[in-house]
Amino acid sequence: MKLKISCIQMDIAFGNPQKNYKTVERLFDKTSTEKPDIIVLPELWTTGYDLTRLNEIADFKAAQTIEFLQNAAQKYQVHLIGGSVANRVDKGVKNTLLIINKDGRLVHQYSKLHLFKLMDEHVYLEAGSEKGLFQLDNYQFAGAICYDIRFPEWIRAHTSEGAEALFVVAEWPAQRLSHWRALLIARAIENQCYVIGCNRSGQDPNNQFAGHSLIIDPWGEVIAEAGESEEILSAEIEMDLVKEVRKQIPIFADRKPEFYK
Ligand SMILES: O=C(O)CCC(=O)C(=O)O
Repeated sequence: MKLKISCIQMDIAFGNPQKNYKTVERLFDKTSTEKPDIIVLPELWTTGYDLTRLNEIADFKAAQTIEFLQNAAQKYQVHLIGGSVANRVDKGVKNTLLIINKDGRLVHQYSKLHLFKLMDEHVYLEAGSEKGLFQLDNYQFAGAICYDIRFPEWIRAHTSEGAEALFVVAEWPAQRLSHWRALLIARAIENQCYVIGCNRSGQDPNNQFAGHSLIIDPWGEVIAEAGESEEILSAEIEMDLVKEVRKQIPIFADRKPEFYK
């Protein structure tokens, strides 16, 4: 079965959730003409990396963003990998990926496990403790957030439980664009799964971001790649290809986990 995926590669207004909700409304409207099955948003799209003001601007229990995404999912009849949001919980703020199905149901929340010290995430954010596995249309998928892709064992923990596509939401800086491409392609090849990486564009006071959202097939072939500016990147993915590739080179059956400790 084919699924049409659209990544919303957007610029994010620094520390300005109201402006970012408006941008996403405009881009949902634009994307809807392509009638995708799944729309993906980038990391921390409501606030950007305005970490020092997170206590003021983070969304309490992600409630406002969840409601916003639920309304959009129902209006456009589309599943949402709703990017991640600064999610104020009882003890601090988490960077939480929201999965909403087209009926408007919150299917899963995954909070970033690996906090990125180079951007001070460990100072301002709490790490999550749950996995990123979820189901949409009876497919098993996984979600990961930005720096998580540097941990192949974390991604494998999801594909060894059946994930056939990995959705990565990111604010990946331009100076490490080559790592972004290489890591996403490697995760696709070694896990024989689709990898959909949705990055942001633009800049904030500290970083220029890479854009270059990518849709990669289970052979590691790039089937769509964005430029560096705002763009909606869309492609159809054929889910049957995952099983075909896994049958030809049966790496999951050939693993020797008893030697990997
Ligand atoms: O790993 C990297 O180089 C970038 C990671 C990052 O920007 C993030 O996790 O927000």
